Amino acid sequence: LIGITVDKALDFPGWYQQILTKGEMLDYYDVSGCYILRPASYAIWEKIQEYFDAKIKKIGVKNAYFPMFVSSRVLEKEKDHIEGFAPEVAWVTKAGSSDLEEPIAIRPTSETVMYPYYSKWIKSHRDLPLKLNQWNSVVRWEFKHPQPFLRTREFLWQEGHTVFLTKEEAESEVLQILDFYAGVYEELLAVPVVKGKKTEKEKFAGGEFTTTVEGYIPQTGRGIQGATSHHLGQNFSKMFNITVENPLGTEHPKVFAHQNSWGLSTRVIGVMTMIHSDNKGLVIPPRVSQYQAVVIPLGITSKTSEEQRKAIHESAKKVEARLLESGIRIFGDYNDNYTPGWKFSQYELKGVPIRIEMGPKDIEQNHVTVVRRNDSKKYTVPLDELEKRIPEILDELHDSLYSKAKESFDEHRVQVSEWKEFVPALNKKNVIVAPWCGVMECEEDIKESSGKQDDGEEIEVDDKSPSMGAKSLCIPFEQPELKPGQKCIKCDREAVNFTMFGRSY
Ligand SMILES: O=C1CCCN[C@@H]1CCCn1cnc2cc(F)c(F)cc2c1=O
Ligand SMILES: [Mg+2]
Repeated sequence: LIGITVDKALDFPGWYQQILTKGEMLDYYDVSGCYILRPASYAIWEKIQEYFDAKIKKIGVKNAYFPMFVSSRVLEKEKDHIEGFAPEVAWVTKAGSSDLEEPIAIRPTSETVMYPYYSKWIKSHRDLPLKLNQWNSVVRWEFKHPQPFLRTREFLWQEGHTVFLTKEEAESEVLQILDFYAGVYEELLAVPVVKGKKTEKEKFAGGEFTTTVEGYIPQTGRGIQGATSHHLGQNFSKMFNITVENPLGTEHPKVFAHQNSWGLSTRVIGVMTMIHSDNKGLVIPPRVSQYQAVVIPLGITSKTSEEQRKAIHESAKKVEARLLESGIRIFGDYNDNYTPGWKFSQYELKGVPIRIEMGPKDIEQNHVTVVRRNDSKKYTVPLDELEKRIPEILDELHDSLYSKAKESFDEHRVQVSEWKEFVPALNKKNVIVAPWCGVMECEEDIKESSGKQDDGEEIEVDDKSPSMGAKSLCIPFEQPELKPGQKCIKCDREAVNFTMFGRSY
């Protein structure tokens, strides 16, 4: 495995592909838009699952598994909002050489699979709240250029589907789940996100409102949707007849339930990689990395005596054993056929958060030398402080990754109130927080006027395409002060809020 031969700043798509393949995170597959998740990335997904699963279980969500196949009769039940998605639905039409009577869809999401059973299982208000989640994969046959992790035809995700007696309970859960999503990004992946609400145009059409965590990719200056938590209201309970008898009296004997649905996918791995990795290869945040540390013995050359070599290996193995014992995901590389320098670049390529060097000098002075992957910062750690200092160094590494990404996002999130400044700001790799009227036509106008007509076939891979217009990313929960009489950034109407706009994935 040789190093990365493409510069992140010069050829971002080429760089992204190389660090994923050379970092052994992913491999390309012969069905377009599909990829193989190798152990290094699958281990990251497992860490995300562990964290998120524990949080949702604490609020009473249970995991379940529903079939991946949806009959066309059932899928078409959600006709109104499905039609927009119809082109993406993948169908099974044959088994062996014989055609199926009725084509069967592969789930692109599981509302139509689950909700008929919600209707069957939920009779009394005592059956509420019902909160189920699936860890599964879904298929969406997108035609836009695929991008590893960011846009794939099959992806792993979790989809939560919850049912409540009252709107209030549902609405508070939407925000609780959004906080968990922000935690996945900020606490686990060291990625800063902006929380907010989608506009009417960008929300999930089948729901009442959509809340979202939005990320930012500095290299392309684009926003990226990180995860969504929707309040569905009673739209789906009316469609699928999910009702309970009214516990509050008889004037309305039947109450349609209030629902939420929420999802986070393996896209998070792409976001994390694009933000933290560099020209030496992957940089993996320590809390999700398959291995957090690698021990590398130093000072062994062809001239080293056998007992000296043994002594160095022994002390390195002791350090490895102690840290393994204390819960650090660590391994040692004792293969003397490779030089330390070769090993350093190998583990930089794979993004191992810290390397622990152990040579004759270190042994003499009873310490190890620790080097951080993200910025090569060096630490000297006395042997008797290992178990205390290594976790601290890993946390410091996480924090330094986060603050660097946060600084970049904050610097490129600019407030603009005059239209003439909008496109210039966009072309400086910014996302824009602007006073806005909230009118959909105006949102369309902003998109058109801030780039050439986006023909939907936008080759997002090349970040040089100024032709892409700015979409609304979210209405941030954190709202700057609206001046009385403040006008919309684009039209003459009064502004009703500040909305974040940007080119996006
Ligand atoms: O986004 C989520 C979170 C997890 C549960 N589902 C919601 C809404 C998904 C919105 N959506 C998104 N994409 C879709 C693609 C399709 F081909 C299709 F038939 C339906 C959909 C579709 O409903
Ligand atoms: Mg889509």
